[in-house]
Amino acid sequence: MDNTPISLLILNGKSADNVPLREAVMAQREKGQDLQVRVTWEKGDAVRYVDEAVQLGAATVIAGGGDGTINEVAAALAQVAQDKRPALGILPLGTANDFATSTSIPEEMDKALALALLGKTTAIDIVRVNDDHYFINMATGGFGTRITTETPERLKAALGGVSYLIHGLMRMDTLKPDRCEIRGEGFQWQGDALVIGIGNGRQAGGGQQLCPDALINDGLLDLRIYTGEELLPALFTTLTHPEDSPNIVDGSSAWFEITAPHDITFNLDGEPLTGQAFRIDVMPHALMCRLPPDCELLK
Ligand SMILES: Nc1ncnc2c1ncn2[C@@H]1O[C@H](COP(=O)(O)OP(=O)(O)OP(=O)(O)O)[C@@H](O)[C@H]1O
Ligand SMILES: [Mg+2]
Repeated sequence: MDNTPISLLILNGKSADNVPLREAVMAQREKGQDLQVRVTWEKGDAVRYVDEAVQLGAATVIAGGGDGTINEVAAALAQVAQDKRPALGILPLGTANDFATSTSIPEEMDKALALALLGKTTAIDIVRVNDDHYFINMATGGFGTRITTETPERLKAALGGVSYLIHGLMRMDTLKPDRCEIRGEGFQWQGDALVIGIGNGRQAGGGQQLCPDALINDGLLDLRIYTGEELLPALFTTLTHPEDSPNIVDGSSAWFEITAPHDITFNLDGEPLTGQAFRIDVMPHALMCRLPPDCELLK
C-alpha cells in the first residue's frame, strides 16, 4: 500500500516547455513524490483538472502560471466541499506574479516546487464576487483595470510588469474616473473613483501596492480608492506622496457593495467582470495554502 499523497500540478500551457520546471519535477519524483502534471490550453481547463484532483484524492493542487492561473485554480478549489478540498501550492510562471511575489514565494523553480509540495499549510481567505466569481489576490476597478485588461499580450511578454505602466501612460487621454457608490461595514463613500483596489492581498498590475496593509488571513478586505476629477494632478500626488494625498480614501470590511449608474469593469486577479452592481464577500480561512514561513501577508 502506497501512502505517498498525490499532488497535481496544473500548468498553464504557456510554460509547458520550461526546462528548469521539468528538471524540478523530475527531481521531486526521484525523491519519491507522487507528482502528476496537467497542461492547460484555455480558460476552463484548470477547473476540470481541479475536479480530477478531487477524484484522485490529491492532497495538493499546484497552480503553475500567473495570477490568472492561481485565480482559476483557487476559485475551483473554493467550490469543492471542505472535507475534500486539496491544499493550494503556487509555482510563479506568469508575467506579473503579484500574488506569488507579495507572499514571498521563491522564483526559482526547484525551491518553489519544494514549497508547493511540502510547505506548511496555512488557512487563508478567498473572496467571492456576485455569487459565482472569485479572487484570491485583488480586485481593481477604474483606470487601472483598463490598463491590465487591455495590455496587449506581446507587450506583456516582452516587458513583463512594466508594460502595464507604459500602456497605461499611452492611454492616458482616454482615462476617465468612474462614478460609483461603495458601502461596507461602517463605511460609505460616493464619488468619482480613478482607481479602486479591493485587496485580500496587497499588490496588482505588476507591483502596484494598492492595499499596503492587507493580510490574507484576517477575514477582512482592504479598500483603497484614488479619487479626483483631474486625473494628472491627482495621479502625480498620489504616486509621489501617497501619505499627503487628499485623493486617497481607505476602508476595511468583511464585505463591500459597489454600485454605479453605468457599467464599470472590475479586474479580478486579471480576469475582467463588467456590471453595475457588485457584492464582494470574504470567505474566511476557506483555502489551505502552502506558503513560506516568512510570508508578510499573514497575521
Ligand atoms: N496554453 C495556453 N496558452 C495561452 N493561454 C492560456 C493557455 N492555457 C491557459 N491560458 C490562459 O492564460 C490565462 C492566465 O494566464 P496567467 O495569468 O496564468 O499568466 P499571465 O497573464 O502571463 O501572468 P500574470 O497574470 O501574472 O500577468 C487564462 O486566461 C487562461 O485561460
Ligand atoms: Mg485580508
